[in-house]
Amino acid sequence: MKKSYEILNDPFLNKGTAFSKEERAKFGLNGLLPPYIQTIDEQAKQIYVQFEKKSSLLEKRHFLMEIFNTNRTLFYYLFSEHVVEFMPIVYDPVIAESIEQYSELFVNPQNAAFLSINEPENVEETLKNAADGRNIRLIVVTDAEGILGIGDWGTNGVDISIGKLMVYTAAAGINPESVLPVVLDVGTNRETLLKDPFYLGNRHERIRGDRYYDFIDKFVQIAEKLFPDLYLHWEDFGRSNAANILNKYKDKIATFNDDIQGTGIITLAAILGALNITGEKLTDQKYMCFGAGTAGAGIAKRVYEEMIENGLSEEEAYKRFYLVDRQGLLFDDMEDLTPEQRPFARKRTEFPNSKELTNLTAAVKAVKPTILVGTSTVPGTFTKEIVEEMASYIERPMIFPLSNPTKLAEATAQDLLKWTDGKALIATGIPYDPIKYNGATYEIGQANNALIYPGLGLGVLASGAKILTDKMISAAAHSLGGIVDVSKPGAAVLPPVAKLTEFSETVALAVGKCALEEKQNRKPVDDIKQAIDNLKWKPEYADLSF
Ligand SMILES: NC(=O)c1ccc[n+]([C@@H]2O[C@H](COP(=O)([O-])OP(=O)(O)OC[C@H]3O[C@@H](n4cnc5c(N)ncnc54)[C@H](O)[C@@H]3O)[C@@H](O)[C@H]2O)c1
Ligand SMILES: O=C(O)C[C@H](O)C(=O)O
Ligand SMILES: [Mn+2]
Repeated sequence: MKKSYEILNDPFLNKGTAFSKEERAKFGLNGLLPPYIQTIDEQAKQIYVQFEKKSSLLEKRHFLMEIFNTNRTLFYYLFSEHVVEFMPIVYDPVIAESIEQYSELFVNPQNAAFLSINEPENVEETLKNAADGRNIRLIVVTDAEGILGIGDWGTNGVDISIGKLMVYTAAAGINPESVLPVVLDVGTNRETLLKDPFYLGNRHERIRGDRYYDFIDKFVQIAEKLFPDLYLHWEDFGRSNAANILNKYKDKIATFNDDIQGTGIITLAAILGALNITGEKLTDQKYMCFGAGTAGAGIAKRVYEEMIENGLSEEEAYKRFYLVDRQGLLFDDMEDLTPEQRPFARKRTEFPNSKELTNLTAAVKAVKPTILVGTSTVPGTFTKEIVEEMASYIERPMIFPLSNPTKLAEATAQDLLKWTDGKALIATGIPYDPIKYNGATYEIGQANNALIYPGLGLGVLASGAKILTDKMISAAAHSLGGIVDVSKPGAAVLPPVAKLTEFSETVALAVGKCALEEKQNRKPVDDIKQAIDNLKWKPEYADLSF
């Protein structure tokens, strides 16, 4: 049994001023806390008053992280009461600032596992130490080469693993004791970090090739051995590794790449939501992706699979897609295409002016897409000219600037509404408050994978699925339909973050059911709804007095 300071310093057990008289006596806490005993609600109210006094968002984040560091239950209690307000602070976009300054602002390792490529022999010991006897069911791991759209942040990227896990708990009730954030420090190519005296990571360039993949494999093997019921979530790997890693493991273990699959699901859900508003068919759409990297190609693949489900042949389906990257519209004679881009590349013979289609404006004019999705990391690239062009040939263009954080978005929602006279069907990566335009109020859907991965994970964990199948992924995308009242003017294409906890359960149920239908469950599950309820953790203090 832990006693006095050991229990006060354990964020999973600590209750601070909420320890009862009996608990104080039992755990040697008498006199170690002020005498008044608070309820969790009193604690939360008091902390929220302090929180409101912080002037900058980053300060607010750090204040909340102090609570996280010392008392997980209280942190999640507070989070659950202020989901809409806390999401952008705890998670995207403020998390980007926190990652950039991670080493400078470091105070607490937050129960993460830091694995160094220079010490592969320590992987097992580190994972054991970090788990500290807990039954780990969910790991979020990053190597931080492609943090959001801000690139390579080395060890600082551990914050994205921590942040993604916080959303799992807040949205889907994943028990915080069952999760482990991991960073694989394989070096960094960011010069400023390598020269920064405060940088806390390995000071060398990124290791690539066999040594890198061996290290990944070692991590996977040991994690699977130590934690047999594990669901492994990959986050923010670089374009040259993300898909390779997913393809290597996706048919062998329960695993998920958020940027490829999570973004694919939420963006397809947003498209389905938009089609619900217009009454159009998916198979009639022309899809253009701007920035065909990890997320861009992942989304295209998911929408392509949906077109196939809707009855198109592979050939017909590929014809609906146009990928634009640094080179402009991607053609099949280009030698530098990624394996994920190649099947979508077009033939030059389709366009008399193919040589001129080297930028987005020219590509939009030539193709006339009905859907434009931005995952380019290049801000302001959905220009007035492009957006007005789209509005000239289609009544309700779907325009989704998805690059994060705020400073990298391809356009703002306000501009998109203004340039299309309120006609654009919009989804953005970062959250927006409702926008008033021309007397109407527009709700803006947030196509951020955070709206899907918590429920998806809960469904996988509750069903005990061996792998995450394509059908389960498709079920997740379809499960968000019907939540938004599309008859309302200014309706959003996705349900609001305010309903995150409710629809995470909807997603979990759809995914869990599908896993059982596909016989992917490791053990028998009688009632998936019950299994989901049983797994859900609530931010309430357990009575430790007996
Ligand atoms: N909303 C979401 O849920 C979500 C999910 C994942 C990624 N994203 C965002 O998408 C962006 C990309 O992330 P990623 O992981 O795919 O990165 P990535 O590096 O794999 O892909 C970016 C792609 O954009 C291309 N690109 C860069 N500059 C360009 C230019 N000037 N013109 C055309 N293409 C250009 C790159 O060549 C690359 O193919 C990031 O900003 C990220 O935050 C959003
Ligand atoms: O982290 C986010 O906000 C979404 C996404 O995973 C990203 O990389 O941008
Ligand atoms: Mn990501």
